[in-house]
Amino acid sequence: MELLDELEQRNQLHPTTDIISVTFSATKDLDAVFPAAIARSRPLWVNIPMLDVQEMHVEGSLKNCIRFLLHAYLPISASVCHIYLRHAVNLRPDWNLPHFLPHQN
Ligand SMILES: C=C(O[C@@H]1C=C(C(=O)O)C=C[C@H]1O)C(=O)O
Repeated sequence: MELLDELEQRNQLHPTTDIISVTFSATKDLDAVFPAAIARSRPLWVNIPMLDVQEMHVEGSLKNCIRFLLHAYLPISASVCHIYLRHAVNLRPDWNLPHFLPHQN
């Protein structure tokens, strides 16, 4: 899955040591396969807990879209790169570039 290739490369994530869990949402028009099943076929992803849910349908919202929410261990100062591909880049133009998450104590 291109989305996860970009995620791993741009954030230098190692699946077995860094990733805690992943939730995928898919818009209602996507019904051919579970995104988690595709993700599980990636090298080293077999034991990551995952969940697929259907995205809430809002009239006029982006179609054919898979989103994910991933929890991972990262160095406290790591820059996080949020991945938006193709039409999804318009969802969060403010997150199209790497940025630092605020550090909270
Ligand atoms: C509009 C979006 O989709 C929905 C809205 C979100 C939001 O407002 O943060 C996040 C995920 C989606 O449930 C989006 O991904 O930006």
